[in-house]
Amino acid sequence: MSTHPVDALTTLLAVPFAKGHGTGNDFVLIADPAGEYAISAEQVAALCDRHHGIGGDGLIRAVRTRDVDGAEELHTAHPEAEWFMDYRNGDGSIAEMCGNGVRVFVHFLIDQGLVALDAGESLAIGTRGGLKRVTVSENGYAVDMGAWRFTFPDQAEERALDSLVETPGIDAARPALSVDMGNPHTVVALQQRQELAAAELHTVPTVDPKPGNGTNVEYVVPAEPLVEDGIGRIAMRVHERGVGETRSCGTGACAAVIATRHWAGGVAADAWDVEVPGGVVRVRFSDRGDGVEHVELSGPAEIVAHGRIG
Ligand SMILES: N[C@@H](CCC[C@H](N)C(=O)O)C(=O)O
Repeated sequence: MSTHPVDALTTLLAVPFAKGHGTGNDFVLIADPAGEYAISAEQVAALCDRHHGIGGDGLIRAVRTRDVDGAEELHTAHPEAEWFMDYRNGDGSIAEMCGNGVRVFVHFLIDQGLVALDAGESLAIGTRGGLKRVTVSENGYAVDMGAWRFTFPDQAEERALDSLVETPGIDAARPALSVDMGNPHTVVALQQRQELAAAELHTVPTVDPKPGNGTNVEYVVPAEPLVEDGIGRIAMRVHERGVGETRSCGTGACAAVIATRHWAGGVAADAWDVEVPGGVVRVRFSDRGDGVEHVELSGPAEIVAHGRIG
């Protein structure tokens, strides 16, 4: 029996879609320039189902910011952000932000002829996590993710670790640090690659204390040496809220680098390469003159197929 009956999709029959990914974090993409598709959580889950649907870690709808309920303030403050990334996790839940997704989103807008961008040019995108500027870069697209913060700031500063995480495949509860990238993350420090490989990430890890709206959990092993030729390097796997294990998580890579830099104290690298099962993404820190440290995520984005639902 199908988990998600095809009936769930009757209102979307013949709607065009594309399939895309960024370092293996894959998405079903739907262009909705007239703001006419109300896609339910059940429909998202049916489309993202890998056995009975198209398959994806999430669904992204490209809609005009002016047509999104709840985005009125963003639209007024940033009228240049014509397009809004309506991001949903594979289980149908809403997430504030997706770092790989926003790169693939811009690539999709270009693929659909909805925008044109040359190398070095930028586009402002509306998201539930606020405005993001995406620039065509050498390795694909670079996203200014804006500011970050520790979820439990007092504890983070005192102890550099604020939660305990229990994970099948890892012998004991491990200390972790929670970082807010617009969406929630909890980063677990591991010592060995073998431990990273042994973690069973299909089930939801137990995090205590847990950020209020749940969390994405990143497992990190530093490279040795941690910094080489001025570039920091870490390996990461992730369990994503609303999905399970994915092959990459862009906001998670940013959180993992922020936690690693915090633990290492005084590490001079401004650029970090994060190796994930689906490839490598780069995270950079920069001062953009507005008094907050910005995080930039860059990496590839691909469209691999076009089709119609039904
Ligand atoms: N894969 C994404 C993050 C997607 C949202 C996440 N599952 C959440 O619920 O916060 C990324 O690349 O950042």
